[in-house]
Amino acid sequence: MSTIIYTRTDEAPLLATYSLKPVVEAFAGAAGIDVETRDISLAGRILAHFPERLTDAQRRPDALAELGRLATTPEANIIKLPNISASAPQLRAAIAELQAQGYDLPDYPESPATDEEREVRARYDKLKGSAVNPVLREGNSDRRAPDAVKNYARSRPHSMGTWDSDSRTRVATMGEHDFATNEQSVIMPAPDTLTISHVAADGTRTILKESLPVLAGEVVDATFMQVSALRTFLAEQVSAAAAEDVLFSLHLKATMMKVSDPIIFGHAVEVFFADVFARYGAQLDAAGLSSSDGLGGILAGLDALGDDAGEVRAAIEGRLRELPRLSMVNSDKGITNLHVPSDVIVDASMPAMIRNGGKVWGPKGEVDDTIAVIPDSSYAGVYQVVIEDCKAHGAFDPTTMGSVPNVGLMAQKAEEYGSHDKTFEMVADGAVQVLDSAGTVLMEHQVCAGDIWRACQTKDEPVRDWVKLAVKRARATGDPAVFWLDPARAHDANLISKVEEYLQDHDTDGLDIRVLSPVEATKLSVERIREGKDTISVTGNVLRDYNTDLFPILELGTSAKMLSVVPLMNGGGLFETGAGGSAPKHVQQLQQENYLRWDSLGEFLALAESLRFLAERDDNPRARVLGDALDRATERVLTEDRSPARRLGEIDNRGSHFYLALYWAQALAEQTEDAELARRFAPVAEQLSAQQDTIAQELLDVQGSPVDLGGYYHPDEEKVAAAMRPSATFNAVIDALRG
Ligand SMILES: NC(=O)C1=CN([C@@H]2O[C@H](COP(=O)(O)OP(=O)(O)OC[C@H]3O[C@@H](n4cnc5c(N)ncnc54)[C@H](OP(=O)(O)O)[C@@H]3O)[C@@H](O)[C@H]2O)C=CC1
Ligand SMILES: O=C(O)CCC(=O)C(=O)O
Ligand SMILES: [Mg+2]
Repeated sequence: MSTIIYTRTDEAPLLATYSLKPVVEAFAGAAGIDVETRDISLAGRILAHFPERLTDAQRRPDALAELGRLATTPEANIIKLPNISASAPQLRAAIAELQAQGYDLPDYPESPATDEEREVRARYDKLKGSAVNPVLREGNSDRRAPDAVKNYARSRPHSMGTWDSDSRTRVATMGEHDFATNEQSVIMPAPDTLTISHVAADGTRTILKESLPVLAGEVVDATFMQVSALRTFLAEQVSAAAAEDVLFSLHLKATMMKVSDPIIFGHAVEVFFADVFARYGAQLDAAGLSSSDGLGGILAGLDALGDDAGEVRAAIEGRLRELPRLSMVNSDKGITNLHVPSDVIVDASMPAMIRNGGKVWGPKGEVDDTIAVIPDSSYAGVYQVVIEDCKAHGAFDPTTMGSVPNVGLMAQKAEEYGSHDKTFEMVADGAVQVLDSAGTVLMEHQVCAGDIWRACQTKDEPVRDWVKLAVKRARATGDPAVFWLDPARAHDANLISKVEEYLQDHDTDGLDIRVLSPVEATKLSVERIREGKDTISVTGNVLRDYNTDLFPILELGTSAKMLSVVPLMNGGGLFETGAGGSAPKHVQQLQQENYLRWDSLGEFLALAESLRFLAERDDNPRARVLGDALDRATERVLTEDRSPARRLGEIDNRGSHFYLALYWAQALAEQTEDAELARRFAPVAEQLSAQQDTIAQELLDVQGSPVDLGGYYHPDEEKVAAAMRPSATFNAVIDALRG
């Protein structure tokens, strides 16, 4: 029996799963394929970590650990939907929700004082940020827009804002004293165990990391962000935004860079509200209100300040009336760019701004130009190049533009994904040293208290595999493949030496393979995009993340339409769905008006790939027939406009699943490779087709009124299932097929 493992995640993709998975089970079951579910949602992961506090019925297995092991085997065939990479405020909210549902979980210890509290805190902290993807991603990343999707975007272009040549939007970045410019990097000549320690001015040595095992050929980097320079830089940008009267916006990745970026976010909050913190900083601190949780957390906790709460609130509100205007996440609700560290995530936020003519939302619901503040200069230049290009040539034209697919290095926690446990906020001035087991100092930085120091690792095997994948994609497409590596950066220089070496292992005859700095690579790629040409971007992990939102959002309107495959290094398959996230605002829309505009196209594409993978691996030709039929159905969903619309009264996520099922059944009934499958699906196709109007009407009828899901992080099974499967007629056909 072939098996597909379908992940249960969070937010919009979780809601969509309740509607789509019954269809998947029904169709796959008919081909003898089992669909199993593993819960890797934030709530599920929290529950899995506190078995001793839960009843037998409440306990959850550690599905993530299980899948992490599976991902290192050839048996893996996992469909991975986007999940919440929780910021601290999200983690606290999820804990509170579970507690209210009767799960006896401990509170998140804000300032752990006892061993027990420290242990609880450590368990919770493991769940924060990108805790899922790095565990499952035992392979490198291949993300691209399939031809059908690209053709659809060309014939039915999404809306694009217009760009004026006099737009005042620009990127501001440090360019000195930051992670990019302070970087040092070594390649390990042999396996070893490193230590990281801090040596204070008086010679006191504090071990930051006792044991950091490394393999031969591994690239190890160390760098730091000088916080005094960061704060000066931020203050300059606040002043510049005020002087130019443009919106101030900050763009970080506080989820994936879960230690460094919340700290940077906190500095931005403190600098933007400098007067408030100068006056009330000590009180806020005493009340446990931390700037790194954002303005939202501070405002919500002000009552702890007793009589002074009103005064502090007035001071914050007063500041918000002054220049510069702060960009907004939701101006109707007064949620600013500095409210929640995970609300504005650079990979999605910068492309959305560029797509919108360089404009973001302001406090009065206006749209305006912005200084987009991206403190570290490693990749900020990429966005500035795109912005300059749009100022010079206008917005991109989705009907003619080329594509920038990505081959991304990410296996085995490559690069920054592995740096959480090696990122430290300095408590004292001194030096940070990375030492080998013989005590030799491999890298050293002079730091001050408050500076953010981090190391990261990149193993050799993943680099070899990444080069191989890049050559494979270049060969398959005939397109140029550009390694986005900057010889001026220490880490990149080391990677370049490896890339040059490993390219020799492949036949690259006739291929156009180049190495360019991210800025030069962006220039080349956007120039070619405008000529309708495709250019493969071969990047490290962070640029993989950035590019696979940036280009899809410009080309396709959303990264949800991406095919996102992770060929696992040990032979299994991980099929991610799209390249975007879990779209929290879509959940709100469902709760308010029973309309889910999540587009599951990424799930459709991933499922077809997973079926073809099974066909090959398990010698299961029926799985191929199913997968190919699914692709034809997906293409019809696109061309016949059955994707979710954005507004009430039109087709939503559930409706698109109905049409997918209809077209899939029809494609199976029509195909001639597998007569039995055709016979099986002919009546299904007939029933769905005959009842099309009834089903469509049943799906439309429920729209427009609020829905109670019984929870946000841990919604009620039955309530969600009922909300997401509102057509009795459709359900009857699917359930009959499921048997
Ligand atoms: N692979 C993973 O597990 C990932 C997880 N995340 C997590 O997701 C959460 C939210 O992240 P955020 O950066 O806001 O990014 P999202 O991709 O969730 O949201 C950005 C916007 O993209 C659009 N969008 C994304 N996916 C779809 C889809 N399938 N259908 C329709 N529209 C879509 C929507 O905008 P619009 O209004 O423009 O249509 C959405 O509001 C965070 O917790 C983050 O950590 C993020 C990225 C990847
Ligand atoms: O792992 C995460 O936190 C987000 C991942 C992401 O954004 C991506 O893979 O595109
Ligand atoms: Mg991303």
